Amino acid sequence: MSSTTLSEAYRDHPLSLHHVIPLDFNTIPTVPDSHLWPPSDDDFPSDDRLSIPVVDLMDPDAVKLIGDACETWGVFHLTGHGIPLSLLEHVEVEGRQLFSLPAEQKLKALRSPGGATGYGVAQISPFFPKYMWHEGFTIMGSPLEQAIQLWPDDHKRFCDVMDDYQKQMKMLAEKVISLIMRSLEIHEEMIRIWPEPAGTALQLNSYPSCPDPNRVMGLAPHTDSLLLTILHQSATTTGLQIFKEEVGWVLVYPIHGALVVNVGDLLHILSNARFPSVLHRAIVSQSKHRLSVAYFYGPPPDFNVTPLVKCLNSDQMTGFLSVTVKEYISIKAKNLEKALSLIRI
Ligand SMILES: C=C1C[C@]23C[C@H]1CC[C@H]2[C@@]12CCC[C@@](C)(C(=O)O1)[C@H]2[C@@H]3C(=O)O
Ligand SMILES: O=C(O)CCC(=O)C(=O)O
Ligand SMILES: [Fe+2]
Repeated sequence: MSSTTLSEAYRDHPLSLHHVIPLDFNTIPTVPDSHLWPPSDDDFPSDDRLSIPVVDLMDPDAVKLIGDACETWGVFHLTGHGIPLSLLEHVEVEGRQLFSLPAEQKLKALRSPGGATGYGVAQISPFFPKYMWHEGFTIMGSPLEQAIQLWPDDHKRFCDVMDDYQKQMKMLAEKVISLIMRSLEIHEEMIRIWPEPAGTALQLNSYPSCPDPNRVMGLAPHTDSLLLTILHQSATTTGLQIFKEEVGWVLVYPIHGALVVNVGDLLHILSNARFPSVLHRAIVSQSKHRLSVAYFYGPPPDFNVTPLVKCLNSDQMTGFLSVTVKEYISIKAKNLEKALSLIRI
């Protein structure tokens, strides 16, 4: 089997907006027209007391709790995950340090036209008529190449923290996926259905404070493409919202030390649509700079994704065409939210 890396898979689909660079948010006194979003009609306030489930990984019932959370919400808070609090703090400190660099310094690590990694606007930006109040930094594997540009003599700590974080997140993602598989009654020996190396990415998201937060968008509504996303959101301010049918946008309040896990498109496919790939977005604050760190986990790019036999209905009908991860990335890069419906049977 030929082995494509995830960054190669993304490199095949360069952003048509690669020349667009994030604003210098620190110096801008008012929101420019390019960043003013029209009010949307699904913005009615939803029930404030509603919140996503919390699952403790150490709970003896974790398999059932995670399975239920994936089925009813597609997203949950995860506690008892074993990731040291100090590592979560370090990744946030390093992220804040990166985004607080002067704009011209950050541009030295600008994502290149054909590249998938580095500093820049969100990859989904070309699909929206307005720009987001957001800057991102994408890492696939080692961040060394970009970190050297940012800090020629002082990049070791940043790289070490990002490497350590990705290692720990990979183990956690695999643990969570094995529990999800068990919730689908897939036996231990059948759980590892794809080979190494997994396709993974780490995204640092920065949402500067905004003079007019209600008229901008932090990160536009989207679903994540891979199997599973594990998100650490800074506890200093809220921002993440998920869309729940018949309810509307539900705020995901940060729980100190907990991580947010959400189902992505590939897990929606594997589960034959039993688990929803949850639509989510980020809003911004007037006074606080918000940071989030998202880890994306999926099978290797050449792996064929097709609904698990255990998830087929009694008539054995599969709901999706079989696609490789790479093919799905390509369909998504061209069609964004229509991607899943294009492969539905
Ligand atoms: C492995 C991934 C997953 C990516 C693309 C690539 C690297 C960056 C990820 C994000 C991060 C921000 C939201 C998103 C929607 C985006 O625009 O870039 C994500 C996207 C996806 O889940 O599709
Ligand atoms: O900042 C957040 O809370 C959401 C980030 C996100 O959805 C992503 O990186 O895919
Ligand atoms: Fe996301």
